[in-house]
Amino acid sequence: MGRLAVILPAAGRSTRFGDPSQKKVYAELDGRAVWLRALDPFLTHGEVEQIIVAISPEDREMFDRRYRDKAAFLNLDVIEGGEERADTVARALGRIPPACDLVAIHDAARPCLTGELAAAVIAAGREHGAALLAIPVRDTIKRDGGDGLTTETVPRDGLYLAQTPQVFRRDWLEAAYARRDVGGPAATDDAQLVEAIGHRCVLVPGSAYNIKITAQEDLKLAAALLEIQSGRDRGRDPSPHPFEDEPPAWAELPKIDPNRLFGP
Ligand SMILES: Nc1ccn([C@@H]2O[C@H](COP(=O)(O)OP(=O)(O)OP(=O)(O)O)[C@@H](O)[C@H]2O)c(=O)n1
Ligand SMILES: C[C@](O)(CO)[C@H](O)COP(=O)(O)O
Repeated sequence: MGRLAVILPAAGRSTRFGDPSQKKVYAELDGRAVWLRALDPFLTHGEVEQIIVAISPEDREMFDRRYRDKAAFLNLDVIEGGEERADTVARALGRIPPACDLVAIHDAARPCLTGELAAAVIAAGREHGAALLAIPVRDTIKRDGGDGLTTETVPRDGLYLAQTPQVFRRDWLEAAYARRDVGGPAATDDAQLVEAIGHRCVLVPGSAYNIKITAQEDLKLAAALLEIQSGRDRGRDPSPHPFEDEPPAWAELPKIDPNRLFGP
């Protein structure tokens, strides 16, 4: 069995965070930077061969000054990201070691991921070729007519909020990025590109605790969630899985035969 490469996109501009003094991935969360907390579950996962952290070119000097020793100790491959999140991932794909046949991509802005959730989505990605953490939409969804007034209520049945990690067979992910329309609308996650070349992705039960730091208030929420998680077994996700009372449908999917060639 091949090894796992982890890509940690950390090269965003943090425009929605609203703190000109620092990017959200470098904000401190209970004494440690957000990006380092996002990394934690992968540091103890037995299949990880290489972790690739993609930072913004403008952050390079600060990053080296503040984190060079830690990055060296953790044997991180630190590269510079691109304009859009997908450009960042595309650059990281070129750094994946030959030993890796599976790739996990996890937002550096998601610091509350547990080891249990990371292991679950990695296992599903290994088994089915493409998997992501996701939670079902629980609120009613409205569409805005551009003037702050509703135009419709969007049926929420079957709708999920995608999270990360997203885990893919390396060949599928590379084929998806090779077919990416660089000039077209930016893909906001990686599963979208893998779906576009004909692979359906397994929806693995995520957690409402696996939040993405986007605005300032998310940092306070993340601190509270980490407190809850550290108060219980950090290895288990304390939030009830959306499918707690029944196994997720993907558990019954046929296993992928790694020798079968799929798609393009
Ligand atoms: N060109 C980019 C854009 C985003 N990201 C990363 O992708 C994750 C999710 O992106 P998002 O939450 O949108 O981060 P930002 O782009 O920084 O946020 P904003 O849209 O508010 O600027 C983050 O870890 C971010 O650092 C990246 O590596 N490269
Ligand atoms: C990848 C992601 O976290 C899945 O929900 C999300 O699409 C990132 O979007 P962003 O606008 O780059 O934060």
